[in-house]
Amino acid sequence: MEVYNFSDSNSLLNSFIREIRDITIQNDRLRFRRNIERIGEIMAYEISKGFQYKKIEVNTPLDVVEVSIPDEDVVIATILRAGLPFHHGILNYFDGAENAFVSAYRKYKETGHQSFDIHIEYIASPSIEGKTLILADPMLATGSSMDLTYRALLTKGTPAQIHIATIIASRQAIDYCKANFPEDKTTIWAAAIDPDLNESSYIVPGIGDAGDLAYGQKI
Ligand SMILES: O=P(O)(O)OC[C@H]1O[C@H](OP(=O)(O)OP(=O)(O)O)[C@H](O)[C@@H]1O
Ligand SMILES: O=c1cc[nH]c(=O)[nH]1
Ligand SMILES: [Mg+2]
Repeated sequence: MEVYNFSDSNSLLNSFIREIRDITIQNDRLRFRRNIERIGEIMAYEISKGFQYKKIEVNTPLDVVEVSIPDEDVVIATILRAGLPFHHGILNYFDGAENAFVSAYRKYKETGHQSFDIHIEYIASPSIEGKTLILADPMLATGSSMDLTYRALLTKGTPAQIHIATIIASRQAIDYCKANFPEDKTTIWAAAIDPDLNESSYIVPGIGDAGDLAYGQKI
């Protein structure tokens, strides 16, 4: 399974990651959401390089020209709620894609923030049979939300290719996805891979709570 870590090379993307991490910048919600969206746009472009392409003829005002265009049926499946701006960024580039939304969230137990279950209560998806499935979530901490979302989506068909698109992943979650997703057809795309999880399963150094940073605190 290929794992791409965009932070391994220098690019403008690093500036967007810097801004979503920096506590003096990240609380500007409009900027935070737009940076997540911008990273989604760049990631969509990079993912597209591995697609199948077909040649078509295009009539310009002056002549006919052959152009290679992507030849895959894409479904962008996003985990609510932090995934929403990321979804928009990916969809800005794959504008012909179909879309799926899954609500997977951490429900904390009475005992505090250390212990929680992942709940899936909502799934709105087209058929994913034979299609290219992009699973989008900016945070891949333990990998449980991504894994449960994928299993919920399998009720809608079996995808031909799977792209796990994330912004900050933990090293542990990368290993978890490698062990739980089909090896032969899954690719992982991360803007950065961080070393640790804390006792509340937050990524360290990470960015904090992506959903809250994008949309405000929930009770
Ligand atoms: O890899 P995991 O350990 O499963 O954690 C990652 C999940 O946690 C966050 O969502 P959260 O449950 O905080 O919901 P939110 O997006 O509504 O804030 C994040 O957006 C992922 O979906
Ligand atoms: O670090 C983390 C882990 C889960 N969800 C977040 O928003 N951040
Ligand atoms: Mg959250």
